[in-house]
Amino acid sequence: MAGFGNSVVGSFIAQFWLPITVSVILVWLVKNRYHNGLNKYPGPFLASLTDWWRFWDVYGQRPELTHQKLHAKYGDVVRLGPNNLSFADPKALKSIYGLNKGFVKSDFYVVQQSVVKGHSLASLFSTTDNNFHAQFRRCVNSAFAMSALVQYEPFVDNTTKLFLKQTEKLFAGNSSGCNFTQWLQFYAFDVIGEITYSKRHGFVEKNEDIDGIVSYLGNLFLYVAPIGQIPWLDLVFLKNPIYLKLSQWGFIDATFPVARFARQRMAERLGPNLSGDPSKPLLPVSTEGKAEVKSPDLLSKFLAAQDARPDFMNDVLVQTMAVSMAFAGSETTAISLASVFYYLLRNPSALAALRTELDDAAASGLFSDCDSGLVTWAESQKLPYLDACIKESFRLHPAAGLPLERVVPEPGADIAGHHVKGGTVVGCSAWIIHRRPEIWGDDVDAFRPERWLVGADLKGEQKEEQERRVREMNGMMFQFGMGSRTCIGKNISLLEIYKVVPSLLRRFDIRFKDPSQEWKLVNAWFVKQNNFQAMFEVRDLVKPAAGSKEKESSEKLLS
Ligand code: HEM
Repeated sequence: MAGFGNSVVGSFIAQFWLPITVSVILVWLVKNRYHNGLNKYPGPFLASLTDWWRFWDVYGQRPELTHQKLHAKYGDVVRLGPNNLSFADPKALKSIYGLNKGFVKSDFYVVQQSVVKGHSLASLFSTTDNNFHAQFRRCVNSAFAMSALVQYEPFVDNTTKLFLKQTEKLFAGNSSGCNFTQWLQFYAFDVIGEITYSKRHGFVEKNEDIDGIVSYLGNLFLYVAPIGQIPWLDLVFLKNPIYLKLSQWGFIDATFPVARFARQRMAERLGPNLSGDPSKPLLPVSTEGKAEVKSPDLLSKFLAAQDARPDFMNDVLVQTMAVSMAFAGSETTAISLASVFYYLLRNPSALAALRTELDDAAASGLFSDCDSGLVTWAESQKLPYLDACIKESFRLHPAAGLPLERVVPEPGADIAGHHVKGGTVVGCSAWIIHRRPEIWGDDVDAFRPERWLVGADLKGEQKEEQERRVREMNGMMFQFGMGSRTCIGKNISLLEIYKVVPSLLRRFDIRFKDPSQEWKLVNAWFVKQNNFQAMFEVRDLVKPAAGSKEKESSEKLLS
């Protein structure tokens, strides 16, 4: 009887497979179109039917432009997928990213989990579990506090001095020019290596991509960005269970090179206690056998966090945290640095104004270092035009180029005047928020650092009004995200940027190799700039003028 039934079903399918397949697809598309009542939101028709629309858009590597056009056409809420909304209204920021709102990161972030010996590791950045995140963040937060920067500044100084020296040796007067984005990336990787492990990767010394780490990460982001639009695809490719199993059994090595570097550094620090298997203890729980570290680096702080909370902060989490530093902190910082220099070179009046500020500061004796050109963090904080240029670059070119996706908690939430059902994926992109005219003025597309300054000639109400505007602009900056998942490395990246930008400008005249050549942007989650070739000429350092006021050496380093 069962055999008879099976053969009837089999012959029915054999005869009608085409209409059956078409019907199933149609039902699926209609279901997508009306999913969660999102059909009331405008957007590309295809986007409402399938995530493949988003996939192709992101695969095209300029989704931030698509998002800008769509919001210009359709308004503040745009449907980017069957279950996905993008919000442009700054009021949405608090609703989505505000503390204790219960939104969790979407599966886009799961695709970003690194793989070590066949194990996928949820990091502080990529976890979608808010409770786990809150505990993890509490354990490591103090390592990133503003007050901890004092301890990291010598690390940044080491790499920055070498960077200045190598820039002179390799590129000054060199007519072939310098691939500036890559050079800044080498710098950012080495700084993170030094702050994390007291050891540089060696990119700047060798002027080469050590172990292919930079290109590996670049390719990984090229993968993550489109695959993250349809996260289950990750199980077909990089996190394919067969591939992971083969890796666990040691047949293939699917370990990220950044993770390998982290494990080597930990082995150097912890010696024989390092097990090669992340599922077994990686580090000794007791402090016995731990080598002395001269000055506290991030790894020593993560190990201290483990000592304080051994029940939570296991060996794997220590390693994951160390890996995240390179993963989340290098490309982002390099992109932000490249955009500062790019916008300065494209806007000669701004560059001239910044040079004047730096030269005047040097002549007045502000800078303690008159040999290498290195600027301290404390000194950089007395340069308002520098601050304005950096903020304006962050505004025009935020590193993250996609909406920071979150899942609306049950039973739904009100977002900027819209009730959105639980389970819907929502997000805001800094590329949209940072170009809202009601916050930044009508010239949002122009690089105008002056918008961040309160004119010394302003008085009374005018001054108060401008101060209020600057406060509002600061409050809406979204380049580091917002709320409980805001960038933990923000202070470290600011330390790097506020030091290396003025240091390079003191030491070198920098110009485009070919001013008629535009850079080429590639949005692979982070919006990287290619084709940015620069030329360097050594500049005489401006010395303190005779009789300039003595440097106030007793000033506090950090406010
Ligand atoms: C200019 C440089 C940087 C930019 C623009 C940047 C941007 C961001 C953004 C937008 C987020 C939030 C992502 C989201 O909500 O989806 C984030 C998170 C994070 N960033 Fe950064 N970042 C920078 C530098 C760094 C550095 C130097 C480090 C490490 C030393 C770092 C480590 C992290 C980590 C671990 C998270 C996850 C935090 C959490 O979820 O608790 N970042 N970053």
